[in-house]
Amino acid sequence: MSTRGNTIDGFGYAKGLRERIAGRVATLKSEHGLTPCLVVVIVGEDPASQIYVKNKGETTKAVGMESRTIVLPADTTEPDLLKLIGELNADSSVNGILVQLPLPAHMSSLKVIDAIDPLKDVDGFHVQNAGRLAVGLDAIVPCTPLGSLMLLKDALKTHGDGNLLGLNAVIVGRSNIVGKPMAQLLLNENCTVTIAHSRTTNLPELCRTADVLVAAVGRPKFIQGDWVKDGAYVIDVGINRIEVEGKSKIVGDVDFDAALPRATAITPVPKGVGPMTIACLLNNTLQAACVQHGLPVPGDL
Ligand SMILES: Nc1nc2c(c(=O)[nH]1)N[C@@H](CN(C=O)c1ccc(C(=O)N[C@@H](CCC(=O)O)C(=O)O)cc1)CN2
Repeated sequence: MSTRGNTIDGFGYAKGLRERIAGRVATLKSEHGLTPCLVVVIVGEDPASQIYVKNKGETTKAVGMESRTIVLPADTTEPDLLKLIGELNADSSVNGILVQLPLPAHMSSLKVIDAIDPLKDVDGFHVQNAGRLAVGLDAIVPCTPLGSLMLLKDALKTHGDGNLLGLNAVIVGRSNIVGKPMAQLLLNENCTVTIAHSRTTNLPELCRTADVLVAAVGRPKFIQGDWVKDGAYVIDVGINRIEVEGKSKIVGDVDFDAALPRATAITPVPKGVGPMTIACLLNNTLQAACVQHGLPVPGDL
Protein backbone atom coordinates (compact mmCIF):
# COMPACT_ATOMS: atom_id res chain seq x y z
CA MET A 1 0.00 0.00 0.00
CA SER A 2 1.27 3.47 -0.81
CA THR A 3 1.76 5.98 2.00
CA ARG A 4 -0.79 8.63 2.94
CA GLY A 5 -0.43 12.25 3.94
CA ASN A 6 2.17 13.52 1.47
CA THR A 7 2.24 17.22 0.65
CA ILE A 8 3.07 18.13 -2.97
CA ASP A 9 5.75 20.84 -3.11
CA GLY A 10 4.53 23.08 -5.94
CA PHE A 11 6.86 25.86 -4.90
CA GLY A 12 9.93 23.61 -5.24
CA TYR A 13 8.72 22.03 -8.49
CA ALA A 14 8.07 25.50 -9.99
CA LYS A 15 11.57 26.62 -9.01
CA GLY A 16 13.09 23.61 -10.80
CA LEU A 17 10.91 24.23 -13.86
CA ARG A 18 11.99 27.90 -14.02
CA GLU A 19 15.64 26.80 -13.84
CA ARG A 20 15.15 24.39 -16.73
CA ILE A 21 13.37 27.12 -18.73
CA ALA A 22 16.25 29.54 -18.02
CA GLY A 23 18.66 26.94 -19.47
CA ARG A 24 16.59 26.70 -22.69
CA VAL A 25 16.31 30.49 -22.94
CA ALA A 26 20.10 30.81 -22.68
CA THR A 27 20.53 28.22 -25.46
CA LEU A 28 17.97 29.97 -27.65
CA LYS A 29 19.85 33.22 -27.20
CA SER A 30 23.33 31.81 -27.88
CA GLU A 31 22.35 29.51 -30.80
CA HIS A 32 19.64 31.59 -32.50
CA GLY A 33 20.05 35.13 -31.13
CA LEU A 34 16.45 34.97 -29.91
CA THR A 35 15.21 36.34 -26.57
CA PRO A 36 11.51 35.53 -26.01
CA CYS A 37 9.43 38.58 -25.11
CA LEU A 38 6.28 38.53 -22.96
CA VAL A 39 3.94 41.53 -22.77
CA VAL A 40 1.51 41.65 -19.84
CA VAL A 41 -1.39 44.12 -20.00
CA ILE A 42 -3.20 45.14 -16.83
CA VAL A 43 -6.31 47.33 -16.81
CA GLY A 44 -7.20 49.04 -13.53
CA GLU A 45 -5.81 48.80 -10.03
CA ASP A 46 -7.01 45.52 -8.54
CA PRO A 47 -4.44 44.98 -5.74
CA ALA A 48 -4.11 41.19 -6.18
CA SER A 49 -3.73 41.58 -9.97
CA GLN A 50 -1.03 44.21 -9.46
CA ILE A 51 0.96 41.73 -7.32
CA TYR A 52 0.56 38.88 -9.84
CA VAL A 53 1.61 41.15 -12.72
CA LYS A 54 4.67 42.38 -10.80
CA ASN A 55 5.63 38.75 -10.05
CA LYS A 56 5.18 37.83 -13.72
CA GLY A 57 7.50 40.66 -14.79
CA GLU A 58 10.18 39.71 -12.26
CA THR A 59 10.12 35.99 -12.98
CA THR A 60 10.13 36.60 -16.75
CA LYS A 61 13.32 38.64 -16.43
CA ALA A 62 14.82 36.14 -13.95
CA VAL A 63 14.73 33.37 -16.60
CA GLY A 64 16.41 35.66 -19.14
CA MET A 65 13.35 36.65 -21.19
CA GLU A 66 12.28 40.17 -22.06
CA SER A 67 9.35 41.47 -20.03
CA ARG A 68 7.13 44.43 -20.85
CA THR A 69 4.21 45.53 -18.68
CA ILE A 70 1.51 47.86 -19.98
CA VAL A 71 -0.62 49.49 -17.29
CA LEU A 72 -3.93 50.99 -18.46
CA PRO A 73 -6.40 53.03 -16.39
CA ALA A 74 -9.61 51.34 -15.21
CA ASP A 75 -11.72 53.54 -17.52
CA THR A 76 -9.90 52.40 -20.68
CA THR A 77 -12.50 51.63 -23.35
CA GLU A 78 -12.81 48.18 -24.86
CA PRO A 79 -12.05 49.50 -28.40
CA ASP A 80 -8.82 51.07 -27.08
CA LEU A 81 -7.75 47.79 -25.48
CA LEU A 82 -8.58 45.88 -28.69
CA LYS A 83 -6.51 48.42 -30.68
CA LEU A 84 -3.52 47.87 -28.37
CA ILE A 85 -3.86 44.08 -28.74
CA GLY A 86 -3.93 44.52 -32.53
CA GLU A 87 -0.66 46.46 -32.36
CA LEU A 88 0.97 43.81 -30.14
CA ASN A 89 -0.24 41.07 -32.52
CA ALA A 90 1.48 42.89 -35.41
CA ASP A 91 4.72 43.51 -33.48
CA SER A 92 7.14 40.71 -34.41
CA SER A 93 9.35 41.45 -31.37
CA VAL A 94 6.46 40.30 -29.11
CA ASN A 95 6.12 36.53 -28.65
CA GLY A 96 3.54 36.35 -25.87
CA ILE A 97 0.57 38.54 -24.94
CA LEU A 98 -1.30 38.17 -21.65
CA VAL A 99 -4.19 40.33 -20.49
CA GLN A 100 -4.48 40.03 -16.72
CA LEU A 101 -7.93 38.92 -15.49
CA PRO A 102 -10.33 39.99 -14.13
CA LEU A 103 -10.97 42.92 -16.46
CA PRO A 104 -13.17 45.86 -15.37
CA ALA A 105 -16.89 45.09 -15.63
CA HIS A 106 -17.45 47.23 -18.75
CA MET A 107 -15.25 44.90 -20.84
CA SER A 108 -15.97 41.43 -22.22
CA SER A 109 -13.03 39.17 -21.38
CA LEU A 110 -14.15 36.69 -24.08
CA LYS A 111 -14.01 39.42 -26.73
CA VAL A 112 -10.65 40.68 -25.50
CA ILE A 113 -9.10 37.20 -25.39
CA ASP A 114 -10.52 36.49 -28.84
CA ALA A 115 -8.56 39.49 -30.20
CA ILE A 116 -5.18 37.99 -29.21
CA ASP A 117 -3.27 36.18 -31.96
CA PRO A 118 -3.72 32.49 -30.96
CA LEU A 119 0.02 31.92 -31.56
CA LYS A 120 0.81 34.65 -28.98
CA ASP A 121 -1.97 33.64 -26.54
CA VAL A 122 0.39 32.33 -23.84
CA ASP A 123 -2.53 32.00 -21.38
CA GLY A 124 -4.02 29.40 -23.75
CA PHE A 125 -7.47 30.98 -23.31
CA HIS A 126 -8.24 31.75 -26.99
CA VAL A 127 -11.05 29.67 -28.45
CA GLN A 128 -8.64 28.29 -31.09
CA ASN A 129 -6.30 26.98 -28.39
CA ALA A 130 -9.24 25.60 -26.38
CA GLY A 131 -10.57 23.88 -29.53
CA ARG A 132 -7.19 22.49 -30.52
CA LEU A 133 -6.71 21.04 -27.03
CA ALA A 134 -10.20 19.52 -27.20
CA VAL A 135 -9.51 17.69 -30.49
CA GLY A 136 -5.98 16.63 -29.54
CA LEU A 137 -4.00 19.05 -31.75
CA ASP A 138 -0.91 20.97 -30.59
CA ALA A 139 -2.17 23.91 -28.54
CA ILE A 140 -1.06 26.44 -26.00
CA VAL A 141 -2.42 24.92 -22.78
CA PRO A 142 -3.76 27.15 -19.95
CA CYS A 143 -1.09 27.58 -17.29
CA THR A 144 -2.94 26.51 -14.12
CA PRO A 145 -4.25 23.18 -15.53
CA LEU A 146 -0.87 22.52 -17.18
CA GLY A 147 0.95 23.12 -13.88
CA SER A 148 -1.61 20.99 -12.02
CA LEU A 149 -1.03 18.09 -14.42
CA MET A 150 2.75 18.36 -14.02
CA LEU A 151 2.40 18.19 -10.21
CA LEU A 152 -0.06 15.31 -10.43
CA LYS A 153 2.19 13.25 -12.73
CA ASP A 154 5.19 13.90 -10.50
CA ALA A 155 3.25 12.87 -7.37
CA LEU A 156 2.05 9.69 -9.11
CA LYS A 157 5.65 8.83 -10.01
CA THR A 158 6.86 9.47 -6.48
CA HIS A 159 4.05 7.85 -4.50
CA GLY A 160 2.30 5.49 -6.93
CA ASP A 161 2.84 3.56 -10.15
CA GLY A 162 3.11 6.74 -12.23
CA ASN A 163 0.02 5.84 -14.22
CA LEU A 164 -3.09 7.96 -14.78
CA LEU A 165 -4.68 5.49 -17.22
CA GLY A 166 -8.16 4.40 -16.11
CA LEU A 167 -8.22 6.48 -12.93
CA ASN A 168 -11.48 8.21 -11.97
CA ALA A 169 -10.94 11.96 -12.00
CA VAL A 170 -13.50 14.37 -10.57
CA ILE A 171 -13.05 18.08 -11.26
CA VAL A 172 -15.13 20.39 -9.12
CA GLY A 173 -15.45 23.59 -11.18
CA ARG A 174 -16.36 24.18 -14.82
CA SER A 175 -14.56 27.43 -15.69
CA ASN A 176 -13.10 27.95 -19.15
CA ILE A 177 -9.68 28.68 -17.66
CA VAL A 178 -9.32 25.78 -15.21
CA GLY A 179 -12.12 23.19 -15.01
CA LYS A 180 -12.73 22.54 -18.72
CA PRO A 181 -9.08 22.47 -19.87
CA MET A 182 -8.16 20.33 -16.84
CA ALA A 183 -10.84 17.85 -17.94
CA GLN A 184 -9.38 17.77 -21.46
CA LEU A 185 -5.86 17.17 -20.15
CA LEU A 186 -6.99 14.30 -17.91
CA LEU A 187 -9.09 12.79 -20.74
CA ASN A 188 -5.97 12.92 -22.93
CA GLU A 189 -4.22 10.93 -20.17
CA ASN A 190 -7.00 8.30 -20.40
CA CYS A 191 -8.67 9.11 -17.09
CA THR A 192 -12.43 8.71 -16.73
CA VAL A 193 -13.40 12.32 -16.13
CA THR A 194 -16.40 13.90 -14.43
CA ILE A 195 -16.87 17.66 -14.24
CA ALA A 196 -18.93 18.67 -11.21
CA HIS A 197 -20.18 22.13 -10.25
CA SER A 198 -22.37 24.03 -7.83
CA ARG A 199 -25.55 22.42 -9.20
CA THR A 200 -24.21 18.85 -9.04
CA THR A 201 -26.30 16.68 -6.72
CA ASN A 202 -24.61 14.33 -4.23
CA LEU A 203 -21.28 16.11 -4.58
CA PRO A 204 -19.71 14.48 -1.46
CA GLU A 205 -20.54 10.99 -2.80
CA LEU A 206 -19.21 11.86 -6.25
CA CYS A 207 -15.96 13.21 -4.80
CA ARG A 208 -15.54 9.99 -2.79
CA THR A 209 -15.31 8.08 -6.11
CA ALA A 210 -12.32 10.18 -7.24
CA ASP A 211 -8.84 8.70 -7.48
CA VAL A 212 -7.87 12.19 -8.66
CA LEU A 213 -9.80 15.09 -7.16
CA VAL A 214 -9.29 18.58 -8.59
CA ALA A 215 -10.88 21.43 -6.65
CA ALA A 216 -11.46 24.65 -8.59
CA VAL A 217 -14.63 26.14 -7.15
CA GLY A 218 -13.30 29.31 -5.52
CA ARG A 219 -14.89 28.64 -2.11
CA PRO A 220 -12.68 28.40 0.99
CA LYS A 221 -12.38 24.85 2.43
CA PHE A 222 -15.46 23.79 0.43
CA ILE A 223 -14.23 20.19 -0.07
CA GLN A 224 -14.35 18.46 3.30
CA GLY A 225 -11.97 15.79 4.56
CA ASP A 226 -14.50 12.96 4.43
CA TRP A 227 -15.25 13.74 0.74
CA VAL A 228 -11.75 12.50 -0.09
CA LYS A 229 -11.38 8.85 -1.10
CA ASP A 230 -8.72 6.88 0.82
CA GLY A 231 -5.51 7.12 -1.20
CA ALA A 232 -6.69 9.87 -3.59
CA TYR A 233 -4.47 12.46 -5.26
CA VAL A 234 -5.87 15.90 -4.49
CA ILE A 235 -5.06 19.02 -6.51
CA ASP A 236 -6.32 22.21 -4.91
CA VAL A 237 -6.52 25.09 -7.40
CA GLY A 238 -8.37 27.47 -5.08
CA ILE A 239 -6.77 30.66 -3.80
CA ASN A 240 -9.15 32.24 -1.28
CA ARG A 241 -8.28 35.12 1.02
CA ILE A 242 -10.01 34.85 4.43
CA GLU A 243 -9.77 36.64 7.79
CA VAL A 244 -8.64 34.52 10.75
CA GLU A 245 -8.43 36.29 14.13
CA GLY A 246 -8.11 39.63 12.38
CA LYS A 247 -5.34 38.44 10.07
CA SER A 248 -5.61 37.86 6.33
CA LYS A 249 -4.81 34.27 5.31
CA ILE A 250 -4.87 32.33 2.02
CA VAL A 251 -6.64 28.97 1.95
CA GLY A 252 -7.61 26.59 -0.82
CA ASP A 253 -10.93 25.03 -1.83
CA VAL A 254 -10.08 21.90 0.19
CA ASP A 255 -10.00 21.57 3.98
CA PHE A 256 -6.31 20.66 3.82
CA ASP A 257 -5.80 19.44 7.43
CA ALA A 258 -8.82 17.13 7.24
CA ALA A 259 -7.98 15.82 3.74
CA LEU A 260 -4.22 15.26 4.25
CA PRO A 261 -4.38 11.99 6.27
CA ARG A 262 -6.73 10.39 3.71
CA ALA A 263 -4.94 11.52 0.56
CA THR A 264 -1.88 9.82 -0.90
CA ALA A 265 -0.73 13.30 -1.88
CA ILE A 266 -2.28 16.77 -1.86
CA THR A 267 -1.23 20.25 -2.95
CA PRO A 268 -1.14 22.88 -0.19
CA VAL A 269 -2.33 26.48 -0.54
CA PRO A 270 -0.21 28.54 -0.72
CA LYS A 271 2.87 26.97 -2.38
CA GLY A 272 1.02 24.30 -4.33
CA VAL A 273 -0.53 24.97 -7.74
CA GLY A 274 -0.20 28.81 -7.53
CA PRO A 275 3.57 29.02 -8.22
CA MET A 276 3.14 26.61 -11.16
CA THR A 277 0.84 29.10 -12.93
CA ILE A 278 3.63 31.61 -13.53
CA ALA A 279 6.27 28.94 -14.24
CA CYS A 280 3.97 27.46 -16.92
CA LEU A 281 3.41 30.93 -18.38
CA LEU A 282 7.15 31.12 -18.99
CA ASN A 283 7.05 27.60 -20.47
CA ASN A 284 4.26 28.71 -22.85
CA THR A 285 6.13 31.90 -23.82
CA LEU A 286 9.26 29.90 -24.63
CA GLN A 287 7.22 27.47 -26.74
CA ALA A 288 5.38 30.31 -28.51
CA ALA A 289 8.68 32.02 -29.41
CA CYS A 290 10.04 28.74 -30.87
CA VAL A 291 6.87 28.11 -32.93
CA GLN A 292 6.87 31.69 -34.27
CA HIS A 293 10.49 31.33 -35.40
CA GLY A 294 10.11 27.85 -36.87
CA LEU A 295 12.44 26.36 -34.25
CA PRO A 296 11.94 22.98 -32.57
CA VAL A 297 9.67 23.28 -29.52
CA PRO A 298 11.34 22.03 -26.32
CA GLY A 299 9.70 18.78 -25.15
CA ASP A 300 8.66 18.18 -21.54
CA LEU A 301 10.73 20.41 -19.29
N1 LIG B 1 -4.61 36.36 -17.61
C1 LIG B 1 -4.64 35.67 -16.47
N2 LIG B 1 -5.26 36.19 -15.41
C2 LIG B 1 -5.32 35.46 -14.25
C3 LIG B 1 -4.67 34.20 -14.15
C4 LIG B 1 -4.04 33.68 -15.29
O1 LIG B 1 -3.48 32.54 -15.29
N3 LIG B 1 -4.03 34.44 -16.43
N4 LIG B 1 -4.63 33.52 -12.93
C5 LIG B 1 -5.04 34.20 -11.71
C6 LIG B 1 -3.98 34.99 -11.03
N5 LIG B 1 -2.61 34.49 -11.16
C7 LIG B 1 -1.93 34.81 -12.28
O2 LIG B 1 -2.29 35.66 -13.02
C8 LIG B 1 -1.94 33.85 -10.07
C9 LIG B 1 -2.57 33.61 -8.86
C10 LIG B 1 -1.85 33.06 -7.78
C11 LIG B 1 -0.53 32.73 -7.90
C12 LIG B 1 0.27 32.23 -6.76
O3 LIG B 1 1.42 31.89 -6.92
N6 LIG B 1 -0.29 32.20 -5.55
C13 LIG B 1 0.47 31.91 -4.36
C14 LIG B 1 -0.08 32.75 -3.21
C15 LIG B 1 0.04 34.21 -3.54
C16 LIG B 1 -0.29 35.11 -2.38
O4 LIG B 1 0.33 34.98 -1.34
O5 LIG B 1 -1.16 35.98 -2.60
C17 LIG B 1 0.36 30.44 -4.01
O6 LIG B 1 -0.66 29.83 -4.33
O7 LIG B 1 1.32 29.93 -3.41
C18 LIG B 1 0.11 32.95 -9.11
C19 LIG B 1 -0.60 33.51 -10.18
C20 LIG B 1 -6.18 35.15 -12.01
N7 LIG B 1 -5.94 35.96 -13.16
